[in-house]
Amino acid sequence: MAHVKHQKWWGWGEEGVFFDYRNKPAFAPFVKEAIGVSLRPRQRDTVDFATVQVPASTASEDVLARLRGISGPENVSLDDELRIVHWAGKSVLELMQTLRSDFARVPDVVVYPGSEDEVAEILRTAVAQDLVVIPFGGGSSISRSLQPAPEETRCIVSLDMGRLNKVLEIDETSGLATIQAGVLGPDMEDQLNARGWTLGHFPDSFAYSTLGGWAATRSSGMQSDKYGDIADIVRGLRLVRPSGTVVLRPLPSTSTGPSLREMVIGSEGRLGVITELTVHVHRLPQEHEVIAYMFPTWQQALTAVRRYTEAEIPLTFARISDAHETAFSLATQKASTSVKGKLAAKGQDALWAVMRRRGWDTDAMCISYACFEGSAKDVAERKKAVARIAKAHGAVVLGSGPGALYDQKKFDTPHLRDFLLEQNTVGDVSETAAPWSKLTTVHKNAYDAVQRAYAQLGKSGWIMSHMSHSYHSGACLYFTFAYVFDEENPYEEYQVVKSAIQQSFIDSGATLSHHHGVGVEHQPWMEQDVSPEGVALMKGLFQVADPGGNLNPGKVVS
Ligand SMILES: Cc1cc2nc3c(=O)[nH]c(=O)nc-3n(C[C@H](O)[C@H](O)[C@H](O)COP(=O)(O)OP(=O)(O)OC[C@H]3O[C@@H](n4cnc5c(N)ncnc54)[C@H](O)[C@@H]3O)c2cc1C
Repeated sequence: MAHVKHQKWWGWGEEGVFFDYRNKPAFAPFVKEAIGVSLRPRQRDTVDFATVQVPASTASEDVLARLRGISGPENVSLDDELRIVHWAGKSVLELMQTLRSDFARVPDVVVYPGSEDEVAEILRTAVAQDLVVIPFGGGSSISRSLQPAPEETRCIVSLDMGRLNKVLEIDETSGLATIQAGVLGPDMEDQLNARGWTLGHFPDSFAYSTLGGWAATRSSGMQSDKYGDIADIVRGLRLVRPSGTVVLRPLPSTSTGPSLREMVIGSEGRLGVITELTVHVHRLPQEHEVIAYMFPTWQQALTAVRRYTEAEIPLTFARISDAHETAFSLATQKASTSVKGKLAAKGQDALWAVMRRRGWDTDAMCISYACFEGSAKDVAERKKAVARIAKAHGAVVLGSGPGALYDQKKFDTPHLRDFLLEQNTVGDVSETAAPWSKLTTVHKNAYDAVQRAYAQLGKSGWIMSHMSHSYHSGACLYFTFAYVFDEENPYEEYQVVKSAIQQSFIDSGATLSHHHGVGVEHQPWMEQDVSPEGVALMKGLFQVADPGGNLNPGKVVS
């Protein structure tokens, strides 16, 4: 079988890697206060696959013979565990469905093509045999853009791009790299870094998502302030369709009609399969430093970050945790075991005392981070400029210690969701973007909407948020919510909470998603987001591009 890395079938990441709260002494009391749950130590190290009931494959011998003829028998699999790995992404709803064997429909066969020609041949076969093809990158979708429609009766092929994982070429003069779409984040960065380059695209899902998946979902990485969103990074691409291949050459800019490149970015497999992309790459920075700041209030922090943008200070990222998320971050700090760590903890206590003497409400404080990259001189100048603005808005500069800590643990948090599910607790996210002038309202309205949803369900839940991804005209707000779910009725009550927050985004002038795409999860708000006429135009495009509905049907709009 193809040597392609996969995540656990039942959760986030690889087997053997977990969230552990026992070395974080403040975490259990924090959770008890926030949502009333008394944490139990983790019992689930893995889940026995024998506990799962997998629907039988409906792939016919004829279809299997054709697929084996194209990619080789060793790259075509009917294995039940692989079919479950490929049946969905990693949204909390999908994780719940997986753990409960709630599979309406799963891929009948998984194919690992080894070349663009094979992809083209598979798509032609799909149209001729009326199969459904769902391209699969890292399987980290959080908007249900991989799940087959429950009512699908045709044979479903999951097209895993994992063998197409090479950096093919670097044009060092132009800062462009041509890369195969199925490469996972770390494998791609290893290949680029070895030659002194980086893409600079680091979504929280970096370790388990692919370049092609990022493009197909309009992804954004945590360093997008400097490197851009994937839509800015991708300059050229190859999109294989049953009828031929769309080739978009890597041009710095072009005025050749409406942008086909933009049309493919975010298409979630509905227009064809992206096999290759040419992307902006950057020289590895000489210096990379993250500095932490503590602001007395959310409003002061938000104004300060807007001022960094107005002052056009080149930052790699700027991020603010609101008061709730700041409390959460402090609760997930590890116990200090080293002398240095114990001194730092004492230093933190002393700092809190100073803040209280200054009249700060320590429950309203917001931690913020800014990342600086470049030469030592550039970094020093930019740090000074940011510190000046931050202090003018009341901040205390905490320095690089907490900043480095943020940098180290930035990819750990997704494991927390699996741990919480074991405690009958949903921990999930919704994110949006809005103009600067609306961010305060969007933030407040999302809090109010979630609290109303919790009240409707008769439960007390948690919400927290951060601001990240700054643009000239606005920024992204990212909300995390958590509550104890009802075992009898988990999906309906999830929809109550999720819908409340999504609707509040739209009603407050924000988008329904900044970087998680649409999939199935976000579709109910598409008309409100891009107008009914906009949705009609998209439907028309997909109808003409894929009249038989063979390419990941039902995603984005249906
Ligand atoms: C814990 C967690 C954290 C996350 N953090 C971020 C974040 O910080 N930023 C962010 O942007 N997203 C984030 N996401 C969402 C997710 O990682 C992104 O949507 C990512 O871009 C998906 O990439 P993938 O390779 O895993 O694609 P998949 O999940 O495998 O597929 C996603 C969609 O793209 C299509 N697709 C995949 N590859 C191709 C291809 N080659 N050609 C055509 N279509 C294709 C699939 O059919 C599907 O519709 C997060 C998700 C989770 C669960």
